[in-house]
Amino acid sequence: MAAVVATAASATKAHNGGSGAGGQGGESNGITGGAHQSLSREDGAPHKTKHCWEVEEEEKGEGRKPSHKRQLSVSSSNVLDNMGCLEDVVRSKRVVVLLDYDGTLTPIVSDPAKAWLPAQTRDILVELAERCVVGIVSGRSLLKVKGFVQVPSLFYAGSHGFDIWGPTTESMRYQVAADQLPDLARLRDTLTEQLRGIEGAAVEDNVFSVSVHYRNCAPDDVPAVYEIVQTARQAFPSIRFGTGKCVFELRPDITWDKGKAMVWLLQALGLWEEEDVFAIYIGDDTTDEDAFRIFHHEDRAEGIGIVVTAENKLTGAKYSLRNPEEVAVFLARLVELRGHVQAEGNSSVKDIKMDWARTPLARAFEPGNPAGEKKERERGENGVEGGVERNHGEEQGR
Ligand SMILES: O=P(O)(O)OC[C@H]1O[C@H](O[C@H]2O[C@H](CO)[C@@H](O)[C@H](O)[C@H]2O)[C@H](O)[C@@H](O)[C@@H]1O
Repeated sequence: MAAVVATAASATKAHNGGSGAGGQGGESNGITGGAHQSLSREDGAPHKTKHCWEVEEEEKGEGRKPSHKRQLSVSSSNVLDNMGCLEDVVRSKRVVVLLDYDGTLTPIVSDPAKAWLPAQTRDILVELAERCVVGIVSGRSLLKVKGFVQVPSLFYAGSHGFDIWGPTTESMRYQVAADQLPDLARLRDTLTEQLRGIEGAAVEDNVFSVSVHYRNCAPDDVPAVYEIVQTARQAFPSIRFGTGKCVFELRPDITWDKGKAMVWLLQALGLWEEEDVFAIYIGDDTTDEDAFRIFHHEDRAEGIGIVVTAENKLTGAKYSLRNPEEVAVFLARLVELRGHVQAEGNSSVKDIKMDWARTPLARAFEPGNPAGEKKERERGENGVEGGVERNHGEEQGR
């Protein structure tokens, strides 16, 4: 997708200041246990202490900095200050809005089970889904994220896009790498057992992925959590490791992610090759970078990424919003801008009938068809840049 909004600040040279490969989404959380180093920042922001694994992951990614990322300054990139650039396109095109959940629609909280969606945001989503195609793309399991959001008319991609559901008449359901579920369950059980002794560590079952939380651990215990996760996953070569906000994420080791889920959804809805479609993806974390990247690498439907961050950040997103409150304000603004539109929301795509497994992207990623994987590798879109480390060294060019 090529971004069409032309007036944003020009790209600046990417540098070490942001949350680069394997980083924690730029969130400052005070947990700094284990080996770490303090890095100076070229943008003059305060020094940031990095976890040992952030430094390791960055070193692995050295020389392979993704060209599409740039240091985004929150003072000039806020989309609410740049609405003039978006108004025409939002009014005139068919709009698709895809949203991450934690940290985007809800503030980050210490207990993952209590990340409730504000009622006002829910109301805005209901209204927006009458005027745009709206979906949630989350690291949570499909059932969990549907349960939190409680808007049945939306599309949902759970487990980082591995488990997709839509409110279409012929109920849309597409699952990727379901053959990995037994391994994921075994890894979940192993980690639950091994992390029992570390206070504050928590294993969250997201079905197609396992999240290991360390937000509530003592800082000195965090490196031990990391070591346990790394050791346990060695027995599961089909599972890959990634990082998020105070969380280690484990999911099937195939080139599927939130970006692929977005493309699949647009293809399934017949919106991918349409010139009058404009997509907006909003997210706050490393896994959302996989979706932002799509807007740079694909030349089909047009769109933009918006990153939720209060700090300057190295990102593939074009614009920013400071927090979930600003996300709600932006979504409400979209509702206003789409006020004249009738039946272009989720109900307009309800009647789509499709063999979901036969979308172009699904065909490329059929089990046993290495063609899609190979093509993706050749395009250089994989590796660690999306906060993901693949188990297969050769695929990272190492
Ligand atoms: O893709 P997302 O919807 O952003 O999901 C990513 C992970 O989010 C959740 O963890 C994060 O939010 C929690 C609640 O605010 C917070 O306690 C935790 O520290 C964050 O990492 C969720 O619990 C994970 O399962 C998701 O993978």
